[in-house]
Amino acid sequence: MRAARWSPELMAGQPGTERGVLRHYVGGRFLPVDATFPKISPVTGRMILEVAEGDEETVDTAVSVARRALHGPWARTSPDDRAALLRRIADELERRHEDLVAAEVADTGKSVSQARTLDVPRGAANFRAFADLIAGAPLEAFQTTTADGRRALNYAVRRPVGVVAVVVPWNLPLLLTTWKVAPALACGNTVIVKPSEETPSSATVLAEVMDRASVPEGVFNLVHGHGPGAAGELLTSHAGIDAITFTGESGTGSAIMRSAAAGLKAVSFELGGKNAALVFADADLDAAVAGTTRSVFTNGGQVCLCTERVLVQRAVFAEFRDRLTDQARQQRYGWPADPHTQVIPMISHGHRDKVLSYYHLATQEGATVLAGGGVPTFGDDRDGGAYIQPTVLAGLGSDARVNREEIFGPVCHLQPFDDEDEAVQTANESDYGLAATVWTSDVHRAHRVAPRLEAGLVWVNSWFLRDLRSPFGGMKASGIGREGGRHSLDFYSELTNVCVEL
Ligand SMILES: O=C(O)C(=O)/C=C/C=C/O
Repeated sequence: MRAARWSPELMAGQPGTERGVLRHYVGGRFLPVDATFPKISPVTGRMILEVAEGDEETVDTAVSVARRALHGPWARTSPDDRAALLRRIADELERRHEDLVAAEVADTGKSVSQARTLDVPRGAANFRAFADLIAGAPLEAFQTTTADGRRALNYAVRRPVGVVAVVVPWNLPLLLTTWKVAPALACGNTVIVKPSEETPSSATVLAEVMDRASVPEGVFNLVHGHGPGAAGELLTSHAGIDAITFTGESGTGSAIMRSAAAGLKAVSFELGGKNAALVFADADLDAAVAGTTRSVFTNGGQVCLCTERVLVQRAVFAEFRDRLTDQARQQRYGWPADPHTQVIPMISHGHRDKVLSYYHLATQEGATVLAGGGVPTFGDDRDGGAYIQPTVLAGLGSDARVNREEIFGPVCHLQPFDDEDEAVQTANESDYGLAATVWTSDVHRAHRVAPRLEAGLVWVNSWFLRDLRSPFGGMKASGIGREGGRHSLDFYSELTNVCVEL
């Protein structure tokens, strides 16, 4: 298999770029480039690509072609037609597998092995999941005899919501973009994708995939943009948008909600988290240590589902603490293309500074640093990147800022608890409510504890194990709504209930 190496040369010659510049894709074509912004490698700190900067005119054009497409041939497609198209897109994503791996790795510095096993396969999987769902989607229907003896048949039909803004973050770019675009298209909507300015590459390859799969023009649109007041904000506040789906920080979520309020736009938010792991004394400690190492350090801790608070029953606290600390110290550094690499850089120097500021805050708050706590030195180009040490902290209470605020890096804080109630209460002491893990060998305890946790997602003796039909999302500051299975169909479609008197 061709080694993954991302460079403008690789992108050059693909329709998505011009002179190594990533382009917008609007109305079925890649637009000529004028203003651009740089894409910096998180591995070396060097500029690797230029990206077209979307302005008001770009966004306006995208919204109008997307609206026009809503009423073109696309409107006359059946669920089966759209399922067939989603399957073609999945096939084309699989054909571009290595380019997508290279794109994700270049943009994020994540390991090739993770991109090959987690990020990129989920692209095709998301499209296949929603193709299956929409092809066999039953209609909701009831037969009624009312109290006054009248009889009726009620059935509900789905129609698309309309033009959907898809705003996605930089941590799992392809996974999250396809997680939203697939159901949106399945339900007959048209979309405008605004990827993070940090991760423009896989979205551009996705546009090439759409082009190659002959998605009708205007159905899928891609607009790049950089920073506040740019394409992202222009898109989510645009009068021509009917619904907004966003994954990212809670603060950005509430800003989007404010701009959506005027037009009463439907919003689907998957936001931040401060996820807890509950490790009971009766857990299989090997599994709990391995699983928590994964849930803390995967993708450099840059996954909304990652664990940042580890609550351990007192009887096994010392052993678990020492074993997790060893795992943190043994995390392997390496270049992204090295299949054994586990430590990846933060997405940018700015984000690394944020994570590092929490490492310093933790010591100011009185924490013990059991592993990491700083920045590694390589003695090569990676010293120009945004690397940071995997870190394990202990010694603080639930009220510490390090235990309340999302850090979004390769770091966790360990805290002991005595009994089940204390574990649940401590886990629930959070403004967030996204994900949790429960490690126990007592099946009754698992079923007792999981539903008591104020989280949208609870994994028992596992983490990030996904059935794409199950409800996915968070409560409290972690989000609004659920994605996955029919929950996505409900967000990406309007229902019309038809009542016929019999
Ligand atoms: O696994 C999923 O479907 C998903 O949405 C993951 C989200 C992770 C966010 O950081």
